[in-house]
Amino acid sequence: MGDNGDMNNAPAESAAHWSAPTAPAAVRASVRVPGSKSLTNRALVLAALADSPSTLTGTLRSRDTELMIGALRSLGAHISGDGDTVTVAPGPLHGAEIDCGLAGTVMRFVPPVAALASGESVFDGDPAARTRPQSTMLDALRALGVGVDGNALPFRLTGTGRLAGGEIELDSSASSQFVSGLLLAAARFDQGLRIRHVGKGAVPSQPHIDMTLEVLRSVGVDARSPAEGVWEVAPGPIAGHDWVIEPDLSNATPFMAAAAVTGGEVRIPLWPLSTTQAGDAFRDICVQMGADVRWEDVDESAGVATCVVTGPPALGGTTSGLRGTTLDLSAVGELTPTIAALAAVSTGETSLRGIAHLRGHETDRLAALAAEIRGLGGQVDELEDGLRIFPRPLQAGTWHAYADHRMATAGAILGLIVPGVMVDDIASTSKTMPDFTGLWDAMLTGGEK
Ligand SMILES: O=C(O)C1=C[C@@H](OP(=O)(O)O)[C@@H](O)[C@H](O)C1
Ligand SMILES: C=C(OP(=O)(O)O)C(=O)O
Repeated sequence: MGDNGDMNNAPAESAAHWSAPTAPAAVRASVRVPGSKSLTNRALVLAALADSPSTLTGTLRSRDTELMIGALRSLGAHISGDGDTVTVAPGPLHGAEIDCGLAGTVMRFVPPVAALASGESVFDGDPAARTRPQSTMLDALRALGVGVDGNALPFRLTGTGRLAGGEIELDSSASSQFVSGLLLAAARFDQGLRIRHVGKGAVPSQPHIDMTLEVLRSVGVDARSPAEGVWEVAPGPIAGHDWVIEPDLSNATPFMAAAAVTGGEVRIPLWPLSTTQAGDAFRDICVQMGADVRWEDVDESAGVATCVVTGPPALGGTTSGLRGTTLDLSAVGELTPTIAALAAVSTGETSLRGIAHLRGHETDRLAALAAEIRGLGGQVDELEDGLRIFPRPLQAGTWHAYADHRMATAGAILGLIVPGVMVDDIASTSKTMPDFTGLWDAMLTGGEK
């Protein structure tokens, strides 16, 4: 579906296996990571709903953001700019065909926008996206009076040009993105929106909801969480804005992990001193596993610093100097593949809990990580809501990515100290980091790309 350029095509089944490079020595490099997926796609949605044009700088250009641009364009927004500077001029919204690819942010953030459009919109995506949880969003839109046909991708919905809004209850334990998607569009509902989470389980990925509230406030929207599991957005205009997108800190983690597992030192410049990005939590996790993390070149006025990660000396063979740990990752689940890779080459057991919702990510990440670490000779217990990983010497083998960018980068991390790891679909990294292999190679030769 759609015609959004090559980056939107599902990674080819026949893509050549990528031989993950082994680090010839402790990795020493400075790596500039591209813009945040989560911030880019929130900014694009708000810009399309705003009452005047917006500019984004530092925009991530990747499969997920091209899909978002394609979706908003087909609904009526005017979006231009090829590089990381993008301008968005809002236009009257009309029904469209939307390709969600495998992007959770597209499948959960765009339906409320389409509900504000006049006419029918049809949504579909990659085969794997059809199994991702979606009914919470579609039931919420039904409760708001939108005509919806379907409970998962593919589905169609009919917008009437406006939504009354009001109060809804929903179960967002499968993904925080249901709450975020509704809140992002809610200022345009006649009465705004009050959401109450009523599920048995907690809402995961709290920092991502905090990010949603923060971006809404930055465009003049009254958005708040008056109590745990309750969010409110007041009706009102959404202002055009000059967005400066932060680097993607979750995508920085494989590079930081490279320093951690090889006993090297990796610098990530332009790290925001204050941020709602989940990836910020990785600094503390590195420390907990035995790496050193410090700031350099702190620029208080710009609000950024260079984050420097120094790994403990590797122990030889396929064992790093890191130690196992116990973590509840419910708030920062998207970091799990990187952390699981670290755990597989650490000393001591690691327990990762609170992440049952990862079974509805790009793939069932708990099953995928357990299978792939075992495939290299590791030992993993797959739990209902997590993983227990035991250090074992690892060996060469194929690492399957399951079309999942973070599975692919986890395989790359292991390949640094496990000779002979072949990642079957490194092209899946195009979801959020199209030049991953270029950045990885530049890191290994010590240069900056
Ligand atoms: O809102 C967002 O930008 C995201 C929210 C999280 O989703 P879940 O709550 O489904 O984990 C996160 O894992 C995903 O990568 C991005
Ligand atoms: C879960 C993720 O993506 P999505 O936005 O598609 O949910 C992720 O990037 O780890």
